[in-house]
Amino acid sequence: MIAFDTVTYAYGDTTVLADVSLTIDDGAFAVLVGPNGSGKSTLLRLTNGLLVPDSGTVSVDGRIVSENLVAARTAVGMVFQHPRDQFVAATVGADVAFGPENLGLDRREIDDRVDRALAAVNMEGRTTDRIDALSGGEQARVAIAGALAMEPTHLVLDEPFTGLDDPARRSVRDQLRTLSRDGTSIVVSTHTPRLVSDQADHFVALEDGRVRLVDEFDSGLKTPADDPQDSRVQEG
Ligand SMILES: Nc1ncnc2c1ncn2[C@@H]1O[C@H](COP(=O)(O)OP(=O)(O)OP(=O)(O)O)[C@@H](O)[C@H]1O
Repeated sequence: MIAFDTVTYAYGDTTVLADVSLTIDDGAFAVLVGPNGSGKSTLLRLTNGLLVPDSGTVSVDGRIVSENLVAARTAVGMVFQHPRDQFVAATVGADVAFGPENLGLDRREIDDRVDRALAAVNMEGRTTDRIDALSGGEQARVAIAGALAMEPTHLVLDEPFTGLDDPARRSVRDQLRTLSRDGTSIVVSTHTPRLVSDQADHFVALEDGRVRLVDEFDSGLKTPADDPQDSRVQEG
């Protein structure tokens, strides 16, 4: 379980999250929505200790994140908004292997994890492909594979559909659905909640530093209007 308990976070004088309390159960599929600048990325980065609350606590599987960074980063796989920013190697296989290598696993286990992670995103056999030669959708899937190779219990993705065309969005969406069905909890921030509304257990709406948890897809949820799908959402 990922739990926020009265979490406040500010950048300088600007408070982005104010007394946020929220739990995301194991195996849940949670969708985080909110206007531009509402704090979605900030909230996600608190889940694995990239940011530390000014007050309150964030815990993962019962452990306070800031006190157990290794445990949190093992349990929470993070996929950043721009996949290119998170690649560390030139080829698919080397990049996906990077995390498990840092866990000090033996070579065979690393290779097995890379194979499983690439299979989970329909990229099996692509280990020698150069990342800079992949399409945006393929890069997004490799970024997810990199997180999966750590075998996290929770997968947190920051706007994984941004910049993808419709087939690539659907492909990434389908991978998330499969992972969710296999028991991984998913927390995904998106400007296009309609894309994942069928599989979401709940929506977390972020506005003015506060969260509102809703179980049903709510046409009143505020999302940025920079995407045609979102305009429809805002208009209900
Ligand atoms: N490193 C930083 N320093 C100062 N202010 C920041 C920093 N990062 C984010 N902010 C500000 O904090 C607020 C929340 O940013 P955040 O990126 O969490 O929002 P978001 O909901 O993810 O936005 P978007 O939908 O545009 O990606 C914004 O006003 C942003 O300008």
